[in-house]
Amino acid sequence: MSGGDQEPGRYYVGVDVGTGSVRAALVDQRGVLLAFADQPINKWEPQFSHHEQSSEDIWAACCVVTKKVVQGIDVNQVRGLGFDATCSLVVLDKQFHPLPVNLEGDSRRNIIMWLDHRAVSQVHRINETQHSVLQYVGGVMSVEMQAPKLLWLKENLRETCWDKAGHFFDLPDFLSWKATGVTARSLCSLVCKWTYSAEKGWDDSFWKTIGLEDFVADNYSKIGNQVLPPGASLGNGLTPEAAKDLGLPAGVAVAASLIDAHAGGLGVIGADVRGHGLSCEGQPVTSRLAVICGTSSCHMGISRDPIFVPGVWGPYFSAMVPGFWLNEGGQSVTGKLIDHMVQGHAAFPELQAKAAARCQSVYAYLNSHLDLIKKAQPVGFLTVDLHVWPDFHGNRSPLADLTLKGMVTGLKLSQDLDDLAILYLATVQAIAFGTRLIIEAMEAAGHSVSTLFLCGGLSKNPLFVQMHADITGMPVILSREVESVLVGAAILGACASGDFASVQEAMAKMSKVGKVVFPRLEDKRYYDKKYKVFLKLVEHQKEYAAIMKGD
Ligand SMILES: Nc1ncnc2c1ncn2[C@@H]1O[C@H](COP(=O)(O)OP(=O)(O)O)[C@@H](O)[C@H]1O
Ligand SMILES: O=C(CO)[C@H](O)[C@H](O)COP(=O)(O)O
Repeated sequence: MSGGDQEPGRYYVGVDVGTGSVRAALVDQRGVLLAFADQPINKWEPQFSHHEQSSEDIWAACCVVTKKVVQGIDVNQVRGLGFDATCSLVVLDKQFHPLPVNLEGDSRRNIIMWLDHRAVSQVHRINETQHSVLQYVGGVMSVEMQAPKLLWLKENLRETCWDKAGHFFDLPDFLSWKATGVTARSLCSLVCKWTYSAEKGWDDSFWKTIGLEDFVADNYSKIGNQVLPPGASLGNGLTPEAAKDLGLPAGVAVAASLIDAHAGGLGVIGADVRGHGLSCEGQPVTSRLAVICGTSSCHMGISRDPIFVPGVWGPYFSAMVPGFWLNEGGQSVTGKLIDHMVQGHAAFPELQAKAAARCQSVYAYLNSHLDLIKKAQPVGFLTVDLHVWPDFHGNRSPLADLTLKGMVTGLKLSQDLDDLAILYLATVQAIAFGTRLIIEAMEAAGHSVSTLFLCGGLSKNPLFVQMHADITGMPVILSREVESVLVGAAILGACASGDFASVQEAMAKMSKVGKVVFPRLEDKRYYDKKYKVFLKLVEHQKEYAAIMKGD
């Protein structure tokens, strides 16, 4: 049946594997989140820029959270299950056992995480080829994509990993395989991270040119030669073994997965905005930009025709909303950067103690502290002489330059809580200026954005949301369900169950507007000046590098 909402008691489970934790939700046909659970996951950083995880650890966490959210309901009412995850690389041998991705030979650590930057030399060589597939990743391949990581494995772990490997999965596809035994890959992961074309398939010449001709020789069996659209139902659904692990009945429909940012996009971008006084009411869905803000931020804009934006990933066909092209801007560290700045400050122990005494998160405490010290002026004006460039882990978009570093100007000798709060504010603002730069690049290439839809952990921070509105000058929509990435994953499960005729129909029925935050237009002049300084920072950083390179 189509349109699902006439049927009571039909549930979907969404599972979202982020960088720091795994979350699950039980969601109904109207997109209401009925139960939520989360569980932290292990991360290893054996060397600087090497970031690893364990697929067994992640699957075990998926099982814990799924069992929790279905507790107390009749599990036969669960109609579908959808996974999303970070775009990390999972390596298994021919018998599907984990293989080590590290020099230590620790096979528990069989995932190279998305933010791992070990393959710098490899991505440099890939970009030097100027192969035509690079047009579809903004002109420059990112070190965070899979091709450079695969080449690194071949060049560095030939015997212990590469020669033994039987299956290389994007993490979202690993999860759907684990649940169903089906090795088909999602169009989303292959198009966005592996250079696959929705229209033309794999490009043999690319893999041959970069030295990974092995994949061509075996008809891509190790990286995927069966590809399905996100939300398509996989095989016979949950296998008996996976069903036991997850606490669900065997045979429940399981969807082809999405990368986490893309699930967030599905969870928010299709909402009915009528009645909120928004300019995007009556405008096409292509005027909406979904910004998924967690450890990183991803800026998802869709279009009817392909738009080539230098330094912005894509255009990717049907990788998020079927039938639409997707451009994906991004900032590699945002939540992680805020945590880094706050936790590294001398006043952090004092902040922790004071926040704990008030039973608040450190961010809620910092926000109220900023309100105290701002006096009569708007809070954002506290950073008139403190400016941050946020690329502590390189620039993903639109400069696509992994050599860029973070910058702070305006430091003083004091190290008290006021200092920490203002540095935190300047960091949040820098991230919002980064979003403005990405939007300007997308608009210069042909996008026309009027409204931001924010979700992810950082969207729970009111200061982060207000700064995005003020600095971009656009209204920010927050969904009714804070955990909108999980709604996106549940939409996949709902599509796989057959309860909705299309992803678009499920999006329209399951994503809902919660709160709208409007920009303080009276502060525009101040932010325009700060934006000028922001752009100068990177210009100067490039000058410093040129000076140091010269004789
Ligand atoms: N309630 C909150 N207030 C402020 N920041 C938050 C809150 N919850 C999470 N965050 C921030 O969001 C980031 C993590 O977001 P999340 O979506 O959980 O990440 P991921 O999907 O990468 O695991 C962290 O850096 C954290 O500081
Ligand atoms: O590259 C990405 C999406 O294309 C994401 O940044 C990556 O998957 C990490 O996501 P998160 O910040 O939610 O952990």
